[in-house]
Amino acid sequence: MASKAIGFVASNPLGRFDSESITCRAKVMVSIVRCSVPLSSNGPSIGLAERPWKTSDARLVLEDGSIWKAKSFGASGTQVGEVVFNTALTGYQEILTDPSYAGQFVLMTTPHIGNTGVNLDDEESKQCFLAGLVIRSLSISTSNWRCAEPLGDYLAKRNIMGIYDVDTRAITRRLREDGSLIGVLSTEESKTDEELLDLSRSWEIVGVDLISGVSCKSPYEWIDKTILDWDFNSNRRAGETYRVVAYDFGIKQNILRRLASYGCKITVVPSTWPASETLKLKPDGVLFSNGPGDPSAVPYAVETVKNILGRVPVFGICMGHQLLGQALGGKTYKMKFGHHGGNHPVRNLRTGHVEISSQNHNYAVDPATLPEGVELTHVNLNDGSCAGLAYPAKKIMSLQYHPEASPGPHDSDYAFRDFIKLMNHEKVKA
Ligand SMILES: NC(=O)CC[C@H](N)C(=O)O
Repeated sequence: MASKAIGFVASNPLGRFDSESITCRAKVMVSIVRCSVPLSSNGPSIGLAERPWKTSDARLVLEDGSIWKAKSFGASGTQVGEVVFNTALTGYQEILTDPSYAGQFVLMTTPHIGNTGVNLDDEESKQCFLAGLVIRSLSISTSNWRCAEPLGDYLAKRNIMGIYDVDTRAITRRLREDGSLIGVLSTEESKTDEELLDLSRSWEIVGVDLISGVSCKSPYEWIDKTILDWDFNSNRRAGETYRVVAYDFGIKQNILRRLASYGCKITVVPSTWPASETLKLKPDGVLFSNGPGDPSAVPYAVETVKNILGRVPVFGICMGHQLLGQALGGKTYKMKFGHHGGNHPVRNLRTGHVEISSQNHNYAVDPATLPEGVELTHVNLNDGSCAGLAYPAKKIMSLQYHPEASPGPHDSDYAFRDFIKLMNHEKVKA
């Protein structure tokens, strides 16, 4: 993996943006930017007004020794992280605010990013926890009826680094061939290539507890449902019929909105919340959320899951699914480059239906290591990996991917209804 010599500078096939020859066209485009920035935006648009005259001012140094010159936007400085590529065509704001990307640079394979700016509705959490954003082309204008500010301003305020005008296809091919790579992004000229390379090679993401940095600090109640115009499935008149405790390992808000829309009254609790306290609340069900990093690095969370299993119906999503797998005695492993995107085909083995799903994970459960009685319910059709589990005797269901989408297709939304059915089954028995 680290065989390539340092000093390789990636070519920029569309380097024409540096050329003087487009100066006139660019001036016209910059005036469009100024007009389209909403009145609510304070101050000048960071990074946008300088382009396309801007020359490369950032380097992405990968642990394999390759160096990629790029132009910066958002925050400046030096940041280390794991580079992953995301194939979603839309939804960059939901991706930026998905806490499961903590410690990672998200490289979007879709080349044109930023054209709709950012809005007030599409946040999946209050913060951006990712290490940075890597894109091919940063939209020079922003146009959307919901737009509250341009992407560059938004990232700068949240101290998140972004780069553009970098060959994202070439980096993606490298990640697909060699597997995930650690990288360092820097706008600091004083740092040598060797220093950045050393930093990338001395940094680790495997075995690190990233959940504790993103989980809430104390419990809170959640009431917001999916906005009526966008809801299509749930019976919104259901009221708050089911009491659910949701463990926040880095929870995406759309999981909470979907549960609320399906009739759940939800208490969100921190990752370290004791199982005994959860059970005292007498929940109808417990949700184990998505979250960043290595599921093997959080044994305390596996212990909590173990202490809840079999007592009440549970639903695990992504990290929650991986923790359930470990709590059942199974093993998780790191995938070559993971699944990140909104176009992953999954077969539901119970119905035979194929769902196009939203995914974001680097780890997976090895189903061969699970005890008898655990049923493989979903399979990722790209690589045959485990995408869902059930253990009816212990009232468990889990998905490796994202039924809440956000961003992505809604094919798997029925999973929330299945969780309601699981809880209802127990309620009726009681
Ligand atoms: N979205 C998630 O919950 C990610 C799960 C885990 N951190 C992984 O990368 O596999």
